[in-house]
Amino acid sequence: MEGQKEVLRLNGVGFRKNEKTILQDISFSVLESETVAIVGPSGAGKSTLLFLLNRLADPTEGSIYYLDKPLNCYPVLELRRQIGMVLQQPVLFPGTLRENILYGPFLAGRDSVVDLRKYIDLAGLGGIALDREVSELSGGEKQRVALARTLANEPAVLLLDEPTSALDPGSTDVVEKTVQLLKKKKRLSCVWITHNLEQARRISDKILVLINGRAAAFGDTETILTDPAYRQARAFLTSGKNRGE
Ligand SMILES: Nc1ncnc2c1ncn2[C@@H]1O[C@H](COP(=O)(O)OP(=O)(O)OP(=O)(O)O)[C@@H](O)[C@H]1O
Repeated sequence: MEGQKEVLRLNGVGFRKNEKTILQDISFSVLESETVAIVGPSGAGKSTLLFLLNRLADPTEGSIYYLDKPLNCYPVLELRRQIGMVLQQPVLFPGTLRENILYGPFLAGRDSVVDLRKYIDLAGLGGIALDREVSELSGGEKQRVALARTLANEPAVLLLDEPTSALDPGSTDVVEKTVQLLKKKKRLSCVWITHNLEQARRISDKILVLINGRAAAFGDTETILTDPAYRQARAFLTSGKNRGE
Protein backbone atom coordinates (compact mmCIF):
# COMPACT_ATOMS: atom_id res chain seq x y z
CA MET A 1 0.00 0.00 0.00
CA GLU A 2 1.30 3.43 -0.90
CA GLY A 3 2.42 5.70 1.91
CA GLN A 4 3.10 2.94 4.44
CA LYS A 5 6.49 3.37 6.04
CA GLU A 6 9.02 0.56 6.20
CA VAL A 7 9.37 -0.68 9.77
CA LEU A 8 11.72 -3.66 9.35
CA ARG A 9 14.10 -4.32 6.47
CA LEU A 10 16.32 -7.38 6.00
CA ASN A 11 19.15 -7.16 3.47
CA GLY A 12 20.85 -10.41 2.47
CA VAL A 13 20.53 -11.87 5.96
CA GLY A 14 22.34 -15.11 6.71
CA PHE A 15 22.92 -17.06 9.89
CA ARG A 16 25.46 -19.79 10.53
CA LYS A 17 25.85 -21.72 13.75
CA ASN A 18 28.44 -24.42 14.44
CA GLU A 19 29.51 -24.33 10.77
CA LYS A 20 25.95 -25.05 9.68
CA THR A 21 24.10 -22.59 7.45
CA ILE A 22 20.66 -22.09 8.92
CA LEU A 23 19.57 -18.99 6.96
CA GLN A 24 20.88 -17.67 3.66
CA ASP A 25 20.35 -14.48 1.67
CA ILE A 26 17.00 -13.41 3.14
CA SER A 27 15.75 -10.00 2.00
CA PHE A 28 12.30 -8.57 2.62
CA SER A 29 10.65 -5.71 4.44
CA VAL A 30 7.69 -5.29 6.75
CA LEU A 31 5.62 -2.12 6.42
CA GLU A 32 3.71 -0.25 9.10
CA SER A 33 0.36 -1.90 9.87
CA GLU A 34 1.29 -4.95 7.80
CA THR A 35 1.37 -8.63 8.79
CA VAL A 36 3.90 -10.90 7.12
CA ALA A 37 3.27 -14.61 7.67
CA ILE A 38 6.29 -16.92 7.60
CA VAL A 39 5.43 -20.42 6.46
CA GLY A 40 7.66 -23.37 5.67
CA PRO A 41 8.46 -26.94 6.63
CA SER A 42 9.77 -27.93 10.03
CA GLY A 43 13.45 -27.02 10.40
CA ALA A 44 13.36 -24.40 7.60
CA GLY A 45 14.69 -21.70 9.95
CA LYS A 46 11.47 -19.82 10.76
CA SER A 47 12.06 -19.48 14.52
CA THR A 48 15.71 -18.61 13.95
CA LEU A 49 14.66 -15.79 11.63
CA LEU A 50 12.24 -14.46 14.25
CA PHE A 51 14.98 -14.60 16.90
CA LEU A 52 17.19 -12.41 14.72
CA LEU A 53 14.43 -9.77 14.61
CA ASN A 54 14.39 -9.62 18.41
CA ARG A 55 18.20 -9.80 18.80
CA LEU A 56 18.08 -13.16 20.55
CA ALA A 57 20.81 -13.84 17.97
CA ASP A 58 22.57 -11.62 15.43
CA PRO A 59 22.92 -12.36 11.69
CA THR A 60 26.30 -13.62 10.59
CA GLU A 61 25.73 -12.02 7.15
CA GLY A 62 23.72 -9.07 5.91
CA SER A 63 21.87 -6.47 7.94
CA ILE A 64 18.53 -5.84 9.61
CA TYR A 65 17.09 -2.34 9.97
CA TYR A 66 14.36 -1.25 12.38
CA LEU A 67 13.03 2.11 11.13
CA ASP A 68 16.09 4.05 9.99
CA LYS A 69 18.81 2.33 12.03
CA PRO A 70 20.44 -1.10 12.16
CA LEU A 71 18.88 -3.28 14.88
CA ASN A 72 22.11 -3.38 16.89
CA CYS A 73 22.13 0.44 17.25
CA TYR A 74 19.24 0.24 19.73
CA PRO A 75 19.68 -0.64 23.43
CA VAL A 76 18.47 -4.23 23.49
CA LEU A 77 15.82 -3.82 26.21
CA GLU A 78 14.35 -0.78 24.49
CA LEU A 79 14.34 -2.69 21.20
CA ARG A 80 12.49 -5.61 22.80
CA ARG A 81 9.88 -3.22 24.17
CA GLN A 82 9.30 -1.90 20.67
CA ILE A 83 9.55 -5.29 18.98
CA GLY A 84 7.60 -7.67 21.25
CA MET A 85 7.50 -11.43 20.93
CA VAL A 86 4.91 -14.12 21.73
CA LEU A 87 6.06 -17.73 21.59
CA GLN A 88 4.26 -21.01 21.00
CA GLN A 89 4.59 -21.93 24.69
CA PRO A 90 3.78 -18.89 26.83
CA VAL A 91 6.57 -17.90 29.20
CA LEU A 92 5.00 -16.40 32.33
CA PHE A 93 6.44 -15.50 35.72
CA PRO A 94 5.12 -17.15 38.87
CA GLY A 95 2.60 -14.65 40.22
CA THR A 96 -0.75 -13.12 39.45
CA LEU A 97 -2.33 -11.96 36.23
CA ARG A 98 -1.82 -8.34 37.33
CA GLU A 99 1.89 -8.87 38.16
CA ASN A 100 2.54 -10.54 34.83
CA ILE A 101 0.88 -7.86 32.73
CA LEU A 102 2.42 -4.97 34.66
CA TYR A 103 5.95 -6.37 34.49
CA GLY A 104 6.99 -4.56 31.30
CA PRO A 105 5.44 -1.21 32.32
CA PHE A 106 7.09 -1.64 35.79
CA LEU A 107 10.53 -2.01 34.17
CA ALA A 108 9.82 1.11 32.14
CA GLY A 109 8.68 3.01 35.27
CA ARG A 110 5.10 3.47 34.05
CA ASP A 111 3.23 0.72 35.91
CA SER A 112 1.32 3.28 38.00
CA VAL A 113 -0.13 5.01 34.95
CA VAL A 114 -0.86 2.04 32.74
CA ASP A 115 -4.48 1.14 32.00
CA LEU A 116 -4.36 -2.53 32.94
CA ARG A 117 -8.00 -3.08 31.98
CA LYS A 118 -7.26 -2.12 28.37
CA TYR A 119 -4.84 -5.03 27.91
CA ILE A 120 -7.07 -7.45 29.83
CA ASP A 121 -9.94 -6.62 27.49
CA LEU A 122 -7.77 -6.70 24.37
CA ALA A 123 -6.65 -10.24 25.20
CA GLY A 124 -10.18 -11.39 26.08
CA LEU A 125 -9.30 -11.98 29.75
CA GLY A 126 -12.17 -9.92 31.16
CA GLY A 127 -13.72 -12.83 33.08
CA ILE A 128 -10.59 -13.63 35.10
CA ALA A 129 -9.76 -11.98 38.45
CA LEU A 130 -6.60 -9.88 38.37
CA ASP A 131 -5.22 -11.62 41.46
CA ARG A 132 -5.55 -15.14 40.02
CA GLU A 133 -2.22 -17.01 39.97
CA VAL A 134 -1.27 -17.57 36.33
CA SER A 135 -0.16 -21.14 37.12
CA GLU A 136 -3.86 -21.96 37.67
CA LEU A 137 -4.93 -20.81 34.20
CA SER A 138 -5.58 -23.00 31.15
CA GLY A 139 -3.12 -23.10 28.24
CA GLY A 140 -5.32 -20.80 26.16
CA GLU A 141 -5.68 -18.32 29.03
CA LYS A 142 -1.91 -18.36 29.67
CA GLN A 143 -1.25 -17.60 26.02
CA ARG A 144 -3.65 -14.67 26.20
CA VAL A 145 -1.85 -13.41 29.34
CA ALA A 146 1.43 -13.64 27.41
CA LEU A 147 -0.15 -11.59 24.61
CA ALA A 148 -1.53 -8.99 27.07
CA ARG A 149 1.87 -8.74 28.78
CA THR A 150 3.62 -8.10 25.48
CA LEU A 151 0.97 -5.58 24.40
CA ALA A 152 1.36 -3.69 27.71
CA ASN A 153 4.74 -2.53 26.36
CA GLU A 154 2.86 -0.86 23.48
CA PRO A 155 5.11 -2.46 20.84
CA ALA A 156 5.27 -1.17 17.27
CA VAL A 157 6.05 -4.65 15.99
CA LEU A 158 4.80 -8.02 17.21
CA LEU A 159 6.68 -11.23 16.46
CA LEU A 160 4.52 -14.34 16.86
CA ASP A 161 5.97 -17.84 16.75
CA GLU A 162 3.03 -20.21 16.22
CA PRO A 163 1.12 -18.50 19.03
CA THR A 164 -2.10 -20.44 18.44
CA SER A 165 -0.86 -23.92 17.56
CA ALA A 166 -1.75 -25.28 21.02
CA LEU A 167 -4.95 -23.25 21.46
CA ASP A 168 -8.61 -24.09 21.17
CA PRO A 169 -10.57 -22.33 18.39
CA GLY A 170 -11.99 -19.72 20.82
CA SER A 171 -8.57 -18.58 22.06
CA THR A 172 -7.18 -18.71 18.51
CA ASP A 173 -9.96 -16.39 17.42
CA VAL A 174 -9.19 -13.93 20.27
CA VAL A 175 -5.48 -13.80 19.35
CA GLU A 176 -6.21 -13.33 15.61
CA LYS A 177 -8.88 -10.65 16.20
CA THR A 178 -6.75 -8.75 18.75
CA VAL A 179 -3.85 -8.53 16.33
CA GLN A 180 -6.16 -7.43 13.48
CA LEU A 181 -7.67 -4.74 15.72
CA LEU A 182 -4.24 -3.38 16.73
CA LYS A 183 -3.15 -3.31 13.10
CA LYS A 184 -6.04 -0.97 12.36
CA LYS A 185 -6.04 1.09 15.58
CA LYS A 186 -2.31 1.29 16.38
CA ARG A 187 -0.74 0.53 13.00
CA LEU A 188 0.91 -2.51 14.56
CA SER A 189 3.22 -4.51 12.26
CA CYS A 190 3.52 -8.27 12.71
CA VAL A 191 5.69 -11.16 11.65
CA TRP A 192 3.68 -14.31 12.34
CA ILE A 193 4.98 -17.87 11.96
CA THR A 194 2.26 -20.37 11.21
CA HIS A 195 2.03 -23.88 9.79
CA ASN A 196 -1.58 -23.30 8.90
CA LEU A 197 -2.14 -21.85 5.42
CA GLU A 198 -5.78 -21.02 6.21
CA GLN A 199 -4.59 -18.99 9.17
CA ALA A 200 -1.96 -17.32 6.97
CA ARG A 201 -4.75 -16.36 4.57
CA ARG A 202 -6.85 -14.90 7.41
CA ILE A 203 -4.18 -12.89 9.18
CA SER A 204 -1.49 -11.86 6.68
CA ASP A 205 -0.99 -9.26 3.97
CA LYS A 206 2.15 -10.96 2.67
CA ILE A 207 3.71 -14.39 2.95
CA LEU A 208 7.35 -15.42 3.10
CA VAL A 209 7.83 -19.09 2.19
CA LEU A 210 11.01 -20.33 3.84
CA ILE A 211 12.53 -23.60 2.63
CA ASN A 212 15.92 -24.89 3.74
CA GLY A 213 16.87 -21.49 5.15
CA ARG A 214 16.12 -19.63 1.91
CA ALA A 215 13.24 -17.43 0.82
CA ALA A 216 11.48 -19.61 -1.77
CA ALA A 217 8.80 -16.97 -2.30
CA PHE A 218 7.70 -13.61 -0.92
CA GLY A 219 4.67 -11.64 -1.97
CA ASP A 220 1.03 -10.75 -1.43
CA THR A 221 -0.87 -13.44 0.42
CA GLU A 222 -3.47 -14.14 -2.26
CA THR A 223 -0.80 -14.28 -4.97
CA ILE A 224 1.36 -16.73 -3.04
CA LEU A 225 -1.62 -18.93 -2.13
CA THR A 226 -3.22 -19.03 -5.58
CA ASP A 227 -0.68 -18.23 -8.32
CA PRO A 228 0.46 -21.42 -10.15
CA ALA A 229 3.99 -19.96 -10.16
CA TYR A 230 4.16 -20.73 -6.44
CA ARG A 231 2.70 -24.23 -6.64
CA GLN A 232 6.04 -25.84 -5.86
CA ALA A 233 6.56 -23.66 -2.79
CA ARG A 234 3.05 -24.53 -1.59
CA ALA A 235 3.59 -28.21 -2.27
CA PHE A 236 6.41 -28.19 0.29
CA LEU A 237 3.98 -26.92 2.86
CA THR A 238 1.41 -29.62 2.34
CA SER A 239 3.83 -32.49 1.78
CA GLY A 240 3.31 -34.07 5.18
CA LYS A 241 6.28 -32.33 6.79
CA ASN A 242 3.80 -29.65 7.61
CA ARG A 243 1.68 -29.89 10.73
CA GLY A 244 -1.98 -28.89 10.62
CA GLU A 245 -3.52 -26.82 13.39
N1 LIG B 1 21.09 -23.11 18.61
C1 LIG B 1 21.20 -23.88 17.54
N2 LIG B 1 22.36 -24.50 17.23
C2 LIG B 1 22.47 -25.26 16.13
N3 LIG B 1 21.47 -25.47 15.25
C3 LIG B 1 20.30 -24.89 15.50
C4 LIG B 1 20.08 -24.06 16.64
N4 LIG B 1 18.81 -23.62 16.61
C5 LIG B 1 18.23 -24.17 15.51
N5 LIG B 1 19.12 -24.91 14.85
C6 LIG B 1 18.89 -25.65 13.59
O1 LIG B 1 18.49 -24.68 12.65
C7 LIG B 1 17.51 -25.21 11.77
C8 LIG B 1 16.30 -24.31 11.78
O2 LIG B 1 15.64 -24.39 13.05
P1 LIG B 1 14.35 -23.52 13.38
O3 LIG B 1 13.89 -23.90 14.75
O4 LIG B 1 14.64 -22.10 13.14
O5 LIG B 1 13.33 -24.06 12.28
P2 LIG B 1 11.74 -23.88 12.18
O6 LIG B 1 11.46 -23.63 10.74
O7 LIG B 1 11.29 -22.84 13.15
O8 LIG B 1 11.20 -25.30 12.62
P3 LIG B 1 9.80 -25.74 13.33
O9 LIG B 1 8.72 -25.44 12.33
O10 LIG B 1 9.96 -27.20 13.55
O11 LIG B 1 9.67 -24.95 14.59
C9 LIG B 1 17.23 -26.64 12.25
O12 LIG B 1 17.97 -27.51 11.43
C10 LIG B 1 17.73 -26.64 13.67
O13 LIG B 1 18.19 -27.92 14.02
